[in-house]
Amino acid sequence: MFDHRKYSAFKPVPLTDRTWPDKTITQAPDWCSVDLRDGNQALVNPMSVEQKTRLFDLLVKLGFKEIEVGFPSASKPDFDFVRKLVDEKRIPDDVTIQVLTQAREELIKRTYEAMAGVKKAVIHVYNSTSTVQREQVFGQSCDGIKEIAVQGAKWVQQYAQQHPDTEWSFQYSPESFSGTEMDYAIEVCDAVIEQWQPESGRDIIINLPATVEMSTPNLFADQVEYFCRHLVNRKYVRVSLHTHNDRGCAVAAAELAVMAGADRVEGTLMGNGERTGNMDVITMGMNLYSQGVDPKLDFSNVMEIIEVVESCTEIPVSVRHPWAGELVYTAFSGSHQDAIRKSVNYHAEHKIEHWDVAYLPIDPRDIGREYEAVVRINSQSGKGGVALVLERDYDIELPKWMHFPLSRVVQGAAESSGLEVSPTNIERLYQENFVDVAEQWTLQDYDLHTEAHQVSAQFLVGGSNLAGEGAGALEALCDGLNSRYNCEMEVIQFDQRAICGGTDAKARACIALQINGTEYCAVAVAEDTTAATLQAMLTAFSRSGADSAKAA
Ligand SMILES: CC(=O)SCCNC(=O)CCNC(=O)[C@H](O)C(C)(C)COP(=O)(O)OP(=O)(O)OC[C@H]1O[C@@H](n2cnc3c(N)ncnc32)[C@H](O)[C@@H]1OP(=O)(O)O
Ligand SMILES: CC(C)C(=O)C(=O)O
Repeated sequence: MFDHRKYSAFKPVPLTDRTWPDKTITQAPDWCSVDLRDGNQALVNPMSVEQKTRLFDLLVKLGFKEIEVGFPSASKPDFDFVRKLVDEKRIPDDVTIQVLTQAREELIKRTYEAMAGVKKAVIHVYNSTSTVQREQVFGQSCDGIKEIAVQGAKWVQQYAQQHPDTEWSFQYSPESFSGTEMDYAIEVCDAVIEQWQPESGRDIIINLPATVEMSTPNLFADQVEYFCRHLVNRKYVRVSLHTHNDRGCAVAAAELAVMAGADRVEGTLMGNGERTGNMDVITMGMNLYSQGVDPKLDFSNVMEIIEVVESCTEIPVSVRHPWAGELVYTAFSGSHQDAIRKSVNYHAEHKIEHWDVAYLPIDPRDIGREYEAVVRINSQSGKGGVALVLERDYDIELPKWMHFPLSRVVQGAAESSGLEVSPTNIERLYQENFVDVAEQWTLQDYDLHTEAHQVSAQFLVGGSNLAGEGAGALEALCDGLNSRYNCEMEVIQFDQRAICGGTDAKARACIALQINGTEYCAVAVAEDTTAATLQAMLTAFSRSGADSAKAA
């Protein structure tokens, strides 16, 4: 039964003098990737050693300095993968690997077997502290749960002493931190810290998981600020976050909690992880980037990231995925396309260096996205977008008054097919409807004779001669056509511009004619502007059918 009364509201921590809302994030937190552990444990088919190796190499390439590489006591592939990293010396000197274990001696022992010989590493031990887990899963009192944490911390320390050549660091997670009474979470963490005795140069990490996201992000930030304020030995503790996305706010929760005092953030690429996933590092990193803050991770080749993540997780990346999805820089709708076109041109004209383009929060080229994909045409598109495609892909710049007739034709094609119209098809529609002309209407030659500002002209069109007079060449051709075909034609608009390119054609002319009360547009390219304009008039005239009306 769909009944909200089954649920109760989250109880916020009592914090009225919170300071985090006045903070901004001005530098990237320390990142830790948990793709190979939390990401891996949520997959239908956990990654093989080969897949883990490929993803590890990518994470290193992206610039992660801390990578949780697995839960080596859990399975053979996880154990073997850690051994492979250590034995094959695949861990760069500036990268620290981290492994997770429960606070159980046999698992901790096995964890150290997996790590033996590593240069430096973080051993991450956890146990759940939440009210629900204490009562329902572990059946333990607060003291009993604290004892599991402290005992786990002791074992982690003791086994580390058996491997003195490694530079060990320790991390503790009060799992389900956000579902734990804050004073109790602090009491448990203080006890673990007391056990580990951090000091200058030997910091420890306390990682605060929103194992299941339970509240709005501001309430999580309150918890983190409260925790940071009350922890006894905050000085030598790196406070880390590990948010999940059950309510869709894992990134927001991490961002606000960094403002609330956290130093470090755990997450995964594309947010893969348990249930709705972990905090997405790409989203949070690109959020920083788009605010002018160096994310300290290199997302410049997002297509490579997508390819590796999809092949290792066997989960497709959504086309709407923040910053990375295939469609997130694409506008189909007319008003967006028009604004993008004008805004991009405005940037070029005014030589603006700081990106501030309508509808495009970043320059897609920064992350290796094709600029071509920004504007795509379907029945929701408008004239600005169609014009942009011709300009961008074919170097065909049309005057503004030509945009509407062209987009009407493209819109018709989009509506009748119900599909996107590709740039190739837009160009084909443009040629067919405005440029192509039958042999009999091709201008072969012309001769202009000017006397007393009056032009007498002879035209050779499709093998037959035509004569006319007027103030200029165009008026003379208009006169010749009007007289021969007994029609009423006048020029409404025309535009000539030089074009550069590899062909003989040096000019493009566009014309709009009114012929017997109806408007026709055409475009022609020729060696010079006069020839192009005359041809455009012939092409437009040929499309009116005015010649056959006379014959009839
Ligand atoms: C929120 C997180 O993502 S935490 C990480 C979770 N990840 C995983 O669990 C993936 C890998 N896990 C595994 O492969 C297995 O669960 C193992 C190898 C770790 C343990 O396997 P098993 O001992 O066979 O089974 P299981 O996980 O059911 O063990 C549960 C027991 O561990 C205890 N336990 C669970 N978590 C912890 C912990 N963090 N510290 C100490 N004891 C714990 C439980 O109370 C339970 O005890 P019981 O046997 O007395 O009832
Ligand atoms: C072990 C912890 C950090 C965890 O994965 C979680 O709480 O989600």
